[in-house]
Amino acid sequence: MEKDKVITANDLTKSFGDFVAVDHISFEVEKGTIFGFLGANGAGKTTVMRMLCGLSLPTSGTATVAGFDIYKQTEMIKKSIGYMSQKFSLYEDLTVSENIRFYAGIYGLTDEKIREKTTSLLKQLDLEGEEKTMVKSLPLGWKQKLAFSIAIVHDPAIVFLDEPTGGVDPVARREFWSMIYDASERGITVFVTTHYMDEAEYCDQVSIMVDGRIDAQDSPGNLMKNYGVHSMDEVFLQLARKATRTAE
Ligand SMILES: Nc1ncnc2c1ncn2[C@@H]1O[C@H](COP(=O)(O)OP(=O)(O)OP(=O)(O)O)[C@@H](O)[C@H]1O
Repeated sequence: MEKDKVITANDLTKSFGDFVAVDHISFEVEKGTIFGFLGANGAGKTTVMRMLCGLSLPTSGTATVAGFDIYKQTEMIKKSIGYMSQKFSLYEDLTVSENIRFYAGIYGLTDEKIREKTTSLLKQLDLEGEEKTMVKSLPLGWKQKLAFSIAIVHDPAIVFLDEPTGGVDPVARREFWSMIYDASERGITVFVTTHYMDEAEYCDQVSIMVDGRIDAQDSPGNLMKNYGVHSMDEVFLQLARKATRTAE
């Protein structure tokens, strides 16, 4: 693996028939950073994420994730990453601790490690005493935090978060981001898509997709400086205005 680059993509392309959803994109992500992946609906973010997670093969181009090739080493990639989608995958009819046990078991943690992790997660999430609570009765913000904790229960090199904070209030989003910072401090690289521009400002690096291409990539501070504006919202609006693609 190129030193400290946990993701490298070169000319990555994905077509569905004649439609080029992701159009020759190239970028790199450094270890331990929080990398924000922005774009309007339909820009191609989820398609990129699915290729990087080894869930969908590119049409052309190359990429490595945690040093593994996205064409040939998808099983190794799946072991090295965590993934949390918009409709995260907690089992609503299982309790909090059953969900932790279930996913930690899939990730191959030993019983002892699962017990340790369960105790520390419940403490970290302020869910002590709620281990037997059915997940369906938790507020959405707590479900999101639990889903994130579970996505990194096996200490992956990278965690992919696809719009992880949709539908909750700013306080819950703040709390969620504090967990993202903790993970990043532990050396976990965070690749996150979001529609919230305040969240884009929390990222170390931001990449903005427009119609399948990456139109800008830099730190939020540099992007705002280069576009002569004072918020990521304004940067995003300037770029998104050019988009011709509309969402489904
Ligand atoms: N399996 C598929 N077959 C055909 N077209 C697809 C397929 N998957 C995605 N697309 C198209 O590719 C484009 C990019 O979709 P994608 O879901 O990656 O966008 P996105 O940036 O993640 O958008 P959103 O923010 O709405 O999730 C869209 O126009 C979408 O309709």
